[in-house]
Amino acid sequence: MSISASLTLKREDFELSCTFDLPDKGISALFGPSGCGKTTLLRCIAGLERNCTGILSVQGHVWQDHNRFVPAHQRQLGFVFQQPGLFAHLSALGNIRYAQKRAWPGDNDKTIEIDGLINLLGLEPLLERKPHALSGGEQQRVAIARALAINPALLIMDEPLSALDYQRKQEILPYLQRLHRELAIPILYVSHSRDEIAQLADTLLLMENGRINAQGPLYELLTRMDLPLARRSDATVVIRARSAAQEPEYCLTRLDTEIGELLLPGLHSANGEFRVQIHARDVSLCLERPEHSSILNILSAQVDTLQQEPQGQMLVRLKAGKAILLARISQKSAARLNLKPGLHLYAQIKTAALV
Ligand SMILES: Nc1ncnc2c1ncn2[C@@H]1O[C@H](COP(=O)(O)OP(=O)(O)OP(=O)(O)O)[C@@H](O)[C@H]1O
Repeated sequence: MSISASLTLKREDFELSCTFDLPDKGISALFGPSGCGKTTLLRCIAGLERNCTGILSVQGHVWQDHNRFVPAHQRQLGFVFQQPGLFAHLSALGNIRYAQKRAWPGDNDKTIEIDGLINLLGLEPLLERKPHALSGGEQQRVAIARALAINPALLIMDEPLSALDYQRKQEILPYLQRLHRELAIPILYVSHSRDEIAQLADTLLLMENGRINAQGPLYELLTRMDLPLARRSDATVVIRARSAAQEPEYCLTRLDTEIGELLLPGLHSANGEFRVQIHARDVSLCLERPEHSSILNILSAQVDTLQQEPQGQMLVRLKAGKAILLARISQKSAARLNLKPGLHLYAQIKTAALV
């Protein structure tokens, strides 16, 4: 693991005590309820909390241990906040060049070239514009380029999309997905949005009351019944898909996924690795394969675990193909079908969406 942390901070009425490791590339999402300590943890990583004790090493550099505390300005860290905070008197390119002048020396082949950054974030047509002539989403793309231009060993993004409206978020997400695919630096991404996390994260850090409760691959943590994500009313799974073939006649796309073949509405031409999100509430169960159903996606599955929930609901964890599905059904339906761990049945997926 390229980032290793065990950090403690005591305040009068709040204690942070976080131990975690992050891989050396990809997006790790920090997720937790308001007030659980996400911002405080980021401040500790950035070296802004002088009372924070413990150990922090990033890509082979010790930023903090029991004998030393590297001050904030000497930590090779890029930061993107909710607000872009660009220099108003400089053009988009001026903002990026300003950061480039302060860049950390290149660390082998991981150094990011400015032209590559501009290309990656689609900034060519915007370079001469001042911030007031850019939309919120465009400003945020410049802010991301600026944060990357200093050649960080770690990029922290603290709710980077939360100040944007839905339309602007949709515009910027593909760029974040490109960063995710093409950058070789680790990104720690804080968000309250389940959808952003489903689209972007590889690894999840779940935080509660100042502690990291669980960490691991997104795909696994979404389906762990002992964690709060699966218990939420919007519980979902994210499934990796390998290939897509279009069926223009019916305006459908046929996907080869970890849980089996799925048909999705619309003609998608996704390349490489992509993801499908399925809400637990959109999965129903049948003991026999329905022959006359309007639902197109019917997969064979096996009950793994059952968990009773409030309001007469039952959460069912299912093994399907090489992955896990969640279904939320009524307790009455579970009793009627006599669901038990190990039972083979069929899962009908009403809606699945590419994310
Ligand atoms: N400067 C401060 N001095 C004292 N207590 C603080 C300070 N900043 C935050 N806190 C408290 O520390 C706890 C953690 O706050 P923090 O802002 O880190 O949470 P958060 O998870 O980032 O919340 P949100 O998602 O709402 O931004 C809270 O109880 C908060 O009231």
